[in-house]
Amino acid sequence: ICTGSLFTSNRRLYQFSNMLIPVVDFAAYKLGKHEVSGEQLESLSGELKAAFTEVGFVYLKNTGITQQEVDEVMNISKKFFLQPDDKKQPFLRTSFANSPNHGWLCSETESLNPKRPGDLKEAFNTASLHPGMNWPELEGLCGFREIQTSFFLRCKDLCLHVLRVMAHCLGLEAEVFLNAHRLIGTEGNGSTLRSLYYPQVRSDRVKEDQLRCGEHSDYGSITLVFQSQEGGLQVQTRSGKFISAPSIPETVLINVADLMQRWTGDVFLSVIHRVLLPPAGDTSTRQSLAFFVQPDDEVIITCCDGSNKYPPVQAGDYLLQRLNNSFVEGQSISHT
Ligand SMILES: O=C(O)CCC(=O)C(=O)O
Ligand SMILES: [Fe+2]
Repeated sequence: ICTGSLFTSNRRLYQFSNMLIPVVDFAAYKLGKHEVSGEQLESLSGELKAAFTEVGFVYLKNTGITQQEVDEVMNISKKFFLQPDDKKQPFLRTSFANSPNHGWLCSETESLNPKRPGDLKEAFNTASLHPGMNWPELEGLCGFREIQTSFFLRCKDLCLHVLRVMAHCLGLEAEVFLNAHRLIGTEGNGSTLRSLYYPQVRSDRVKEDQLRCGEHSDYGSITLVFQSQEGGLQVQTRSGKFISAPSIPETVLINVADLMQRWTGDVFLSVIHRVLLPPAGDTSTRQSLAFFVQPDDEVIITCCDGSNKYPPVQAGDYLLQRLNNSFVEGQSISHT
């Protein structure tokens, strides 16, 4: 009985905090639908606008991306991560000349909050779909390239639908955002699919203040997030309090990132989030997939309301600067 009531009360808390991040039904403009009626666009943009101006995060359901697709990417990614480091070393991030952000990040090399020790996570960034790239092709990993690439393209399609609705939210022509995201998946755009693996945490080895992922906001226009069932992701509210953003199966969690906040003169909010360590003694691992949407490198971001709230900035330069601020020494990248 005791456990039961504890569970119930935990569960209530969970649902309560969860209510702050709205769940929006995207069926009217899901993948495969090339058109959306004026009425449906109106209703979707009303819901997204409320979420992005008040919370900065939204769960979308009925996007057309299925749980099965997500599981497939997580499963093949996990096989990669579970290999010994020397097998992953050839794919190290910064070792690909034409796409320095592409590849594997080993644990504790990135601190998304530079005041904390390195994040307790590993990741694989798919930042280039160029046919000349070298991909992991080890035993049991067949299909790694195909699976990451096709999921990248699914996320690309979905983000274009979302960006169209976001322009509508602000009374702007759809092209305002879409024209700035024409090169996703090519050399002129930094959008990246990041597959994340949070290994078991050994409490005797954790450094002071270390987290799975330190407090940060994302850099680009928007981010699509898919999480495994283990919790940990928290989002800061306007009052400064952190609330949980648990995985909700069959949904995509979408958040506004910093360039989008700048672009909209602070109308859409890019909010701080983090991933906590599991409770002491909890040996579970965690996975997530983040599709970081970035405007084309050459695009100059100015406030879309015509104000001078922020000086113009070139999207590619901005990304590079932000990336370099969160890596430990020796992991800096520069223009190619
Ligand atoms: O793992 C997650 O759920 C989110 C990770 C994240 O926020 C990031 O990598 O930017
Ligand atoms: Fe993030």
